Amino acid sequence: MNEPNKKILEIKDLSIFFDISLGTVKAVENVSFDLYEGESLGLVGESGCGKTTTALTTMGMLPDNGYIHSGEIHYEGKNLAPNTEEEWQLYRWNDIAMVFQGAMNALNPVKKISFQIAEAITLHNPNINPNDVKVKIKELFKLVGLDTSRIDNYPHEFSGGMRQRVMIAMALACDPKVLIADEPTTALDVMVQAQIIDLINSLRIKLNMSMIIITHDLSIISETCDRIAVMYAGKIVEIGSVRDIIKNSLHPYTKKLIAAFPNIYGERKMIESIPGTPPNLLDPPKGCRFHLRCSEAIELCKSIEPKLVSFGDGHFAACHLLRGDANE
Ligand SMILES: Nc1ncnc2c1ncn2[C@@H]1O[C@H](COP(=O)(O)OP(=O)(O)OP(=O)(O)O)[C@@H](O)[C@H]1O
Repeated sequence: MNEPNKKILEIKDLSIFFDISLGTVKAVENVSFDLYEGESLGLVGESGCGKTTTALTTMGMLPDNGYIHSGEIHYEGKNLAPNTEEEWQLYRWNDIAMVFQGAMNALNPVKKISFQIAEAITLHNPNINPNDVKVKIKELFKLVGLDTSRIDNYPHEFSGGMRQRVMIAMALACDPKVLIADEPTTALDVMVQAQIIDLINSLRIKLNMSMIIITHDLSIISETCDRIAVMYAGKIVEIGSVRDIIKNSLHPYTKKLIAAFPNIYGERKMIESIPGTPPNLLDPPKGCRFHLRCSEAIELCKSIEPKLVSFGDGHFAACHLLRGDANE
């Protein structure tokens, strides 16, 4: 990709909590990362580590029991975190859009695809005339590689991959600058997954969009992203270029995550599962949140939380066993 330059999104020290009857779920704590113009950032980690919560917050779409406890979300320099719902509506879909997890199965089965895309277009352009809507639907169909003669089909007449293309088209309806894709290939067969990944890559280049791709599948990340942020139990434990994270990972959790994934190109190795389960975020463990599952943990890991430290070239990791370079 082109050398990234201007920051479009800056997440600063973001903590997001949910109130439930048993207490407060600390779903995301002190998460910081930047997204540059035209860049694709992968957010990876096991189920429940806070990926979707981070994304929903960036869209101003937390469920009622969720809230930003502290931190900032800067979009093109403006902090959106204190936004009211009315203020969020100015940014949501127009500037930052999202393809939700499993959304392709949420299309209304009794409404034509054209009707459903038209709704997405007119929501933010209420004065647009019907002819222009039709032109825009056809443009979006072409953009995502769908046959424009099928705009008036119903969802059941489309395959899973085609429905996912429709969801991407709907997210692009207002020409956003940032697209968040949450598990965009889940529930698709391998060949269709590859086509959707190709589509995402080509759209990013064609539209010079910035993207956040959320997945637990490292092979998707390595094909679509420039950088990877690895989350564990509500925290970023490592962040860096795809090459640094995949080939030179530093954090014991990232190493385990990579070892848990089959590599069809490299040498044949046994896949290792990560022992144990992630902690309950109602009462996260003291110290490093990974220490209970880490075979290398030392006494310090049980009491003091490690900070993200730099290892050069934008590669950061948070682990007491590592010695960073304090110069960056
Ligand atoms: N509405 C809610 N109320 C209470 N807790 C919630 C709510 N939504 C999410 N959580 C909790 O927040 C934490 C982070 O969840 P989140 O869905 O963001 O994780 P994730 O990494 O996206 O997982 P997945 O890959 O399964 O989507 C989890 O502990 C989850 O149980």
